[in-house]
Amino acid sequence: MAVTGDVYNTGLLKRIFKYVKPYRAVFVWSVILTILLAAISPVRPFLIKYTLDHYILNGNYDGLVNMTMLMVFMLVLQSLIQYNHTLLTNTLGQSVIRDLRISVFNHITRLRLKFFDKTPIGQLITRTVSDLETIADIFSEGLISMIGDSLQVVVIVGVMFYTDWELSLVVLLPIPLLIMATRKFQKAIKVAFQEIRNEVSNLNTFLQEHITGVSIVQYFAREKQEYRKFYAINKRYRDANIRSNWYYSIFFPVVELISAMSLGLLVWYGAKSILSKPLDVTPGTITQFIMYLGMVFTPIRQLADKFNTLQMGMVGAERVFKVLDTDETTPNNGKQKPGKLEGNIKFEKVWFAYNDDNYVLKDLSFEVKAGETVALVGATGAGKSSTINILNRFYEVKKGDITVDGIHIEDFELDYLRNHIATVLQDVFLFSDTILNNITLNNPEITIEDVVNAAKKVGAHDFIERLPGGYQYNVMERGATLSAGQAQLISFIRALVHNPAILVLDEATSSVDTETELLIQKAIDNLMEGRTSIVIAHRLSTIQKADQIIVLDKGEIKEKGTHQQLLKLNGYYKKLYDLQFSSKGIAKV
Ligand SMILES: Nc1ncnc2c1ncn2[C@@H]1O[C@H](COP(=O)(O)OP(=O)(O)OP(=O)(O)O)[C@@H](O)[C@H]1O
Repeated sequence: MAVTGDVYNTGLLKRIFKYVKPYRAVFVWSVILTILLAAISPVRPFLIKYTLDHYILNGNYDGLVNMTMLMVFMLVLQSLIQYNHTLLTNTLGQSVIRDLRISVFNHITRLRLKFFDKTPIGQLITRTVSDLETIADIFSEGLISMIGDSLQVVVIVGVMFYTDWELSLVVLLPIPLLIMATRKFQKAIKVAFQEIRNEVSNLNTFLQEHITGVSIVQYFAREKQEYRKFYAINKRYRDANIRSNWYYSIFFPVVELISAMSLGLLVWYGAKSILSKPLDVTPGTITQFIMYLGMVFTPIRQLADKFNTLQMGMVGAERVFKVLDTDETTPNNGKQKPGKLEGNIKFEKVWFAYNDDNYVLKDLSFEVKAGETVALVGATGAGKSSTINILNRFYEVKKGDITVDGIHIEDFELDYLRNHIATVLQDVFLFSDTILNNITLNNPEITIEDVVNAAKKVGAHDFIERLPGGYQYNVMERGATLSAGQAQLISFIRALVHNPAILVLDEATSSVDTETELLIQKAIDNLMEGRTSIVIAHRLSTIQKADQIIVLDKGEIKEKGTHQQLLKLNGYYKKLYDLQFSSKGIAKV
């Protein structure tokens, strides 16, 4: 993704500051402490000059003690301010990104599947973790510190000119050189940082995909090839980092060189003045100026760095806001939420395409009466999954109407519609959480009794009870510690406790042992009982029991009817049936 985040992009800054609003007081205090730190910075060198010229050179011991105490007090004060300043700016940065992270997560979970079809998950993780961290740095290391550093430079240069304008002019002569070097550095490092951000995103995407798909890599013994790919991405990331460090390794010595020039000028001019009588410049002033030089050069050098931190933060913010601006949520303008949903489903001349006019469903019309079961069958790519994905509005139809109980699906409140359609997919997804939470999905209205009853109904209670901790058993990532059949049964309980009027089921094709197969068949029967079901059927038993079979071919309905009717037709279904079903009754495809 091209990144153009610009420090001068006031629109972007304004947007970031919207998130600062709740922490206005913290922000204001941070700025006040920054100003205070800048204002008191010239005091210590001034006190040293005064002590040297008036007490040390004159041998005034009492004055020396008083001044030392004053300096210790100033140091303690400065440390206290610094401590609170660091604490406040960090709190501000972290609070802002916590809120932003919540917004991003909320937004992502509402985006429609189409968005995820084209956005790598690793990229989204980069947005919500590392890109957001760069925004926190705007506050902890960027913007507020920049205000402080600029102020410090202005105040110190002012005090220098006030103390001795001629000496100031001489020692600050190399400053234009420093400004030129800084500008060049900023430009180069901006590009280098953008490269780093892009490479981090690539690295995360690659890692996420390859750790998730590690079994495929191992099944096909592709470790070496994947290693090579990873090596290349890793190398690009390393090179981008080295490039940015290279700019630093040049910039810092250049700044040192320029500051040495200033110091040289100071020593030359100061010594010349001390040697000439009467004394123009006192030893105290020279000591004071040596300290001031450090206090001018260091912030100018740091300004370049902080400017880049700010720049990185802006790039990060631009990427994060881009996700927030993705307007690919499912429109939710419907208001209908009837007290009871019967579950009469009607597809009328439905056309659907994932991309433009490349229709994968063409002129689909069928009806499922409340409580009936419809089995969708067809070769791979015929459009079965697409049909179920448009019913719960994961994707929007292009033409035609889908109604439930005579109400257009778009006229339902979206949550209501989805709460009344339970979808059980082939690939069961289980979260790293307890079995109980995986079933209830943290819905507080579902009680443990509901869960146990549903588990008994699908015949899974016994196996869950046998797990260590029973319903509190912690499922490892994506259910890795459960068998495919057990995971299926848990997904059935999940659907059952949500008590949907409509059940959408994509039957798993993965083979399980005969005992589990019987258990699953029984569970499916229980699941479908008393509700309207649309099933992508892979089991002969499901197909035989279905009230209606819809045979899809290349997105069109080829045949419709019961199993017996369609067999009698001796047409497409018969061929498909002969081709697909083994004696075991599970589809081969
Ligand atoms: N997210 C997507 N984006 C673009 N095209 C898609 C997407 N999902 C499916 N398709 C295409 O839509 C067509 C229908 O696919 P669909 O998944 O509905 O078929 P299916 O009958 O469920 O197949 P299978 O039995 O293999 O699951 C296919 O040509 C497929 O390539």
